[in-house]
Amino acid sequence: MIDPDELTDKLVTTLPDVLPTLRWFGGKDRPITAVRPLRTTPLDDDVAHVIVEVDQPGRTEQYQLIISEHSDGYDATADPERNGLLLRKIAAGESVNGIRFAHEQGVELRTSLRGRPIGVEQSNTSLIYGQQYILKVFRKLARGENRDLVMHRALRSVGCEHIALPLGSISTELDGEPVTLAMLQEFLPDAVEGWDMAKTSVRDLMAEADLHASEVGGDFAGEACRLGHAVAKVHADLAQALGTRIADDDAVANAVAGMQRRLDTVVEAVPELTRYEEPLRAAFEEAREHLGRIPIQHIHGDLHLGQVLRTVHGWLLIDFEGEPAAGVAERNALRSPLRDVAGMLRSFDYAARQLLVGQPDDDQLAYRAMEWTKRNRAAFCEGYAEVAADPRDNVQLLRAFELDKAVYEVAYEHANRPEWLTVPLSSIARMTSGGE
Ligand SMILES: Nc1ncnc2c1ncn2[C@@H]1O[C@H](COP(=O)(O)OP(=O)(O)O)[C@@H](O)[C@H]1O
Ligand SMILES: O=P(O)(O)O[C@H]1O[C@H](CO)[C@@H](O[C@H]2O[C@H](CO)[C@@H](O)[C@H](O)[C@H]2O)[C@H](O)[C@H]1O
Repeated sequence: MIDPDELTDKLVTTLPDVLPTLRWFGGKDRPITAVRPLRTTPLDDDVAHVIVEVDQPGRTEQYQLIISEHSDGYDATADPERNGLLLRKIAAGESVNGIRFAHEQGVELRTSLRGRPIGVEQSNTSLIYGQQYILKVFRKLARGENRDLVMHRALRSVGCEHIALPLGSISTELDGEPVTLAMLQEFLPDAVEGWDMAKTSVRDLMAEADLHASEVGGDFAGEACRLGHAVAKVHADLAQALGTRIADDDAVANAVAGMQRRLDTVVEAVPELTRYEEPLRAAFEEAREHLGRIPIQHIHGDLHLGQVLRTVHGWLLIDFEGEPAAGVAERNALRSPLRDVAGMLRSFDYAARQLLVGQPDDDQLAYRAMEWTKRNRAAFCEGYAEVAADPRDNVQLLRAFELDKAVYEVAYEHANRPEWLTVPLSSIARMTSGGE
């Protein structure tokens, strides 16, 4: 039987060295000055749920661990002998010491399954149970109900066909505020990421020097069109479930100020962006007159080809948490759905250009990358226009949102993949010099 006090003592001494070695730990950029276990909850004889507070210079954050002394590296989430207990408790709707395990209304779960970690680079830990369920355990804890869960519930309530169904959750309260610890969803074993499909299509095109994008085997335009249709449907479903309103003066001012503020921060961090600062500011200012009177609503918030899955039944959108760098208020603000469209259009550009990263300049390949991008961006907009207004009808706004996303990407690449910085920078160069 776990002794919570003994475990707590052990964690205080070992975690400062162990945390930086864990893939999901988000604080690898600064030393750890202290680790304080806030709450230790035995879940059964040898598994405990632990919430720790981690002090680092300039920040204090809370993380959750699920620990067993008998599991490799003490991590019970990765232990198939022990991680089944999370699913069983969700199915039973148990509550343990303020931790609520709950299934969604009307959902019946199979309880005999063991979990296996999904094995991708993640800041969370996702476990797949059998071929049926996926449990995303949020490692860094945030106050308030998790946005991914809230959006999934809303979309489910209106019968949205383009999401993986939410099945359950684990939650608690910290200092009187709700905190989502994990979300259980339907797992689609046949799902392929849009990003992988798009990359394959681009590679096929590059391999056939004398064929056009429309002629090669891996043409993606049909899928891009269906994806546009699916994204527009999800927007319509979010509007139906959570409402929509017309942007007033405050919403317009906030939107422009948000884009200018982001530019301030990124220009300071990434000097390569400075030469485009003036035309970027002008594009954001120009957006002001097009932002008034447009409908705003809840949107996905971080839409790109890595957030969409192709299944035998069509396209699904996943991960409605919003941009990792954005604050809670920004993620939950009502915004134009054109922002998601812009995110996806940027992603087509990324898919085409990633093959050119680190390669010597080759005009022919660059031309063909552009051909792929144009074809698939157009197809996506056509699919979107089957359900809602054609995004290309609002070209200035779309351009401003694309540029704003590209500025975000400059910061993201600078921090995470410096060799990819040229991808958003070259798009900004092209778009601010009059190119498409
Ligand atoms: N319901 C699902 N069915 C099948 N695969 C999924 C499902 N949800 C997520 N995945 C896979 O897991 C990966 C990570 O999921 P995601 O929600 O984006 O987590 P994170 O935000 O931590 O990156 C996805 O890119 C996808 O390949
Ligand atoms: O971790 P998330 O999926 O929430 O998103 C972050 O990481 C993405 C990279 O994985 C980043 O997306 C950028 O690169 C993608 C290709 O790897 C490309 O498809 C996207 O268009 C591009 O924005 C995303 O911006 C970031 O929030």
